[in-house]
Amino acid sequence: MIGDDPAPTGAFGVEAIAMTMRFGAFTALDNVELKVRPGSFHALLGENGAGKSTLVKCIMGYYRPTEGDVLIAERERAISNPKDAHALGLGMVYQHFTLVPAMTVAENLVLARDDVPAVVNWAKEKQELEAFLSRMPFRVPLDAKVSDISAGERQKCEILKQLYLKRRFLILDEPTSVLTPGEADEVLGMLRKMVEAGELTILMITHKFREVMAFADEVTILRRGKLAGRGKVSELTPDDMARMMIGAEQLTVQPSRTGEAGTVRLEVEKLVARDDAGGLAVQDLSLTVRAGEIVGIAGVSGNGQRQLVEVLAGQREAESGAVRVSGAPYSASREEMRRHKMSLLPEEPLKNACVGGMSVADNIALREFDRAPFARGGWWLNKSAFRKDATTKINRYKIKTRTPDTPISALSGGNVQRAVLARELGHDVEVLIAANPCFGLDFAAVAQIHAEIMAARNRGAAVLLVSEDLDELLELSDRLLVMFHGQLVYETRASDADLTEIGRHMAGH
Ligand SMILES: Nc1ncnc2c1ncn2[C@@H]1O[C@H](COP(=O)(O)OP(=O)(O)OP(=O)(O)O)[C@@H](O)[C@H]1O
Repeated sequence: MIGDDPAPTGAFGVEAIAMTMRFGAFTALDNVELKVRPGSFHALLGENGAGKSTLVKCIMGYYRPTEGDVLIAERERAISNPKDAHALGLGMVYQHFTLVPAMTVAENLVLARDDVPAVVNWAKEKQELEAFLSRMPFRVPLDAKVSDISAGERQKCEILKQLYLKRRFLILDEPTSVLTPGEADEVLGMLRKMVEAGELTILMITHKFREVMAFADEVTILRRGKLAGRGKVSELTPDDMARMMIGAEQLTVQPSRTGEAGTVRLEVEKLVARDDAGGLAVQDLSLTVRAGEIVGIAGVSGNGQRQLVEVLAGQREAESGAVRVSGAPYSASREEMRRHKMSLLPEEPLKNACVGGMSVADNIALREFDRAPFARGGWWLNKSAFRKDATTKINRYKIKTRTPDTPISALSGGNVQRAVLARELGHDVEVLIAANPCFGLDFAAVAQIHAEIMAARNRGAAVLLVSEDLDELLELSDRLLVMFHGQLVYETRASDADLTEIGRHMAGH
């Protein structure tokens, strides 16, 4: 039991034994075993909804498993809440940031401690922080405000915070999704060194085989709540792992690019928009997207891409400039979106494109519910018609939900994304605006979504694809633009794109 003896020091191992977690009648984890050796880098793989988050939440004390035990450094421990887990040296780093943007890095670190005194002696704390940092493999600017540092630096701070809080077993939940490939390699490489030095044990949830191959020693693979495989990374290929992840499922075949670009569908002219703080986020930006064309926008996050998409989605007022769709002025009203058959795949779909408490079926029907055949006479909702349609879409888009009536907020992140896709792409589309549509999705879902986007283009849709994933942009785009400080600074045909050149422009050179 906790309290009997102190938390282990140095790198220690964690095991989950016969973990079962039921939510009502649904079994999210079925007798799963996970063994993470001390001083190892362990990857946890599985499709969206396989049970990865549920398993780590059971270990961290966020959930009380229906059955099963957790061993920390080979001792059985009762972890009934995250505080117990922290006291035992377990920490968690999420894909989204938890630091307070308005505070400095130093303030974030010190105030995260359980034992912060009522009056903080900052001079002394800063000295101790410097001493702590000198032992760490990476440095962060202690006096900088978190809002002023890059995504890569923020993720380093999140990790440093865990180490500062003396956590020696780190669970990383898709830690690199907001980082560029370069930043990801830097952060994971540094953690790998600490693991090799015996200071740390890591369990990382990821969808990226490249990271597993480059940094992990061992891997555990879940499939539909069950243990589907495990082993040493050196003895497995990405193909082996993919097969264990998806079982007998077939990957979506990518359609090839067919047809030429037609007339201009979407036109943005000298658009100016501000961010929430009043700063200029989009400056005099002009672009066009033709029918049957995918225009990709590359850029490091925070260069105005979000505000551009928000203006096009009607979530932000433009300060000046014009947007036209098929030649007509466009102000992002629901009526215009409908008339021009526009679809939107925004970022953070649970927050931006769903009603969390409503069912999966209702969320899929959201944009359709007041149109025939779902509505008659404009007011009577034909429930059974849209339910049937939702059920078809749930199957077609392989959305893992217990029933169509389950609240959408109970779905795993990837499955929320699929539900929004089913709604936005499950009908005729003439203009599609997508922002990081594959963020957090497993490779089978990515293949499916890329195929859907390409198919929409081949059917003549004009697609504006904003993404932080260069591989995705290069695979899908016809033309590629680079956005930096609110402006488009570079344009190239994707077929002759030069990565170094794009990278240079992304960095503002
Ligand atoms: N609080 C909850 N109530 C009901 N069902 C839940 C709850 N949390 C998770 N589930 C279900 O358990 C299953 C596993 O979800 P989990 O979030 O663990 O998947 P995951 O492997 O982490 O997926 P992703 O890669 O999409 O994040 C899903 O089908 C999900 O709908």
